[in-house]
Amino acid sequence: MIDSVSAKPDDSALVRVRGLTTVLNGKKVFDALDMDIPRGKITAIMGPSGTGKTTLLKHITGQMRGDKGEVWVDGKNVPTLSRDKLFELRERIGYLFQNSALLTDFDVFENVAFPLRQHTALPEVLIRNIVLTKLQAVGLRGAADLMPTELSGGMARRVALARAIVFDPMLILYDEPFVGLDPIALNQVLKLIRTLNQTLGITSVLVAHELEAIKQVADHIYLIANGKVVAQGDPKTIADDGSPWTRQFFGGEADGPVPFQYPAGDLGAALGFPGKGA
Ligand SMILES: Nc1ncnc2c1ncn2[C@@H]1O[C@H](COP(=O)(O)OP(=O)(O)OP(=O)(O)O)[C@@H](O)[C@H]1O
Repeated sequence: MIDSVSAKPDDSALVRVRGLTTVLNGKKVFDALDMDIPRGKITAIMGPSGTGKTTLLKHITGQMRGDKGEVWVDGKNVPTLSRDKLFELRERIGYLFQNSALLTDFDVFENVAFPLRQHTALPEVLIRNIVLTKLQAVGLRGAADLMPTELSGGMARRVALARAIVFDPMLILYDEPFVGLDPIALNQVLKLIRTLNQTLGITSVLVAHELEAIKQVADHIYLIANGKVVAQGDPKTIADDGSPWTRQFFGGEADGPVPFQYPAGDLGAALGFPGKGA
């Protein structure tokens, strides 16, 4: 299935997708998709709803496999990894998902400590150092003793982010990190994404719909539709590219390459009117 000779690991890209083809429920979600995600940068993946953005993140973590193609992460072709190697790789990837819920019975400190307690046998003093350092990084060291019910939505998202970085990941995947946040909280999360990327040198992949936020933070944007990359570039270039895809997507036009109408049969027939020539 995999031609390991054709795609040599490339140091400049932390994630390298080649010829990825994935069919789900008879629908070709990816159609020979190619994509490079550069190290140490923030890459945004955008596209119409249902276009496969979350599915792509799941290919990167090996939670899903394509029918064909290669997904290289840090020089390893994910679909070919053994279970053990896959777990090793996943420990180096942080996730912040929209539904990254906190454990309601634990305080903020224990929520962040949770992965460390689950996956390591580190002494308490070290766990404490790591947790407080991560909470400091998201500006919430002072909230260590609060319970999740005492946090605002934005604070909860930041605690989840502190938890996502406890293992000092090389890569963070953000899936819809801004959903449900007010403008202040959104800006705080945005600032954090940038700061973590710069100060820790983490590579960041961001799936989101908020174009203005993306423009502020992303180094590179991929627009995917119909299983392929239909436009890419830095925020300025892509906004000016003028293709029907970018016009519809970034201009918010209701109709365009993505049709307004979901495919359906003849309306007259559906309403019981006689067809033409009847
Ligand atoms: N496990 C699965 N089994 C079958 N089909 C799936 C599965 N996961 C996703 N799909 C389908 O794959 C397509 C892409 O879904 P995905 O959630 O990746 O899209 P998305 O671009 O993230 O959408 P949104 O922007 O709405 O979150 C959809 O048609 C979805 O129904």
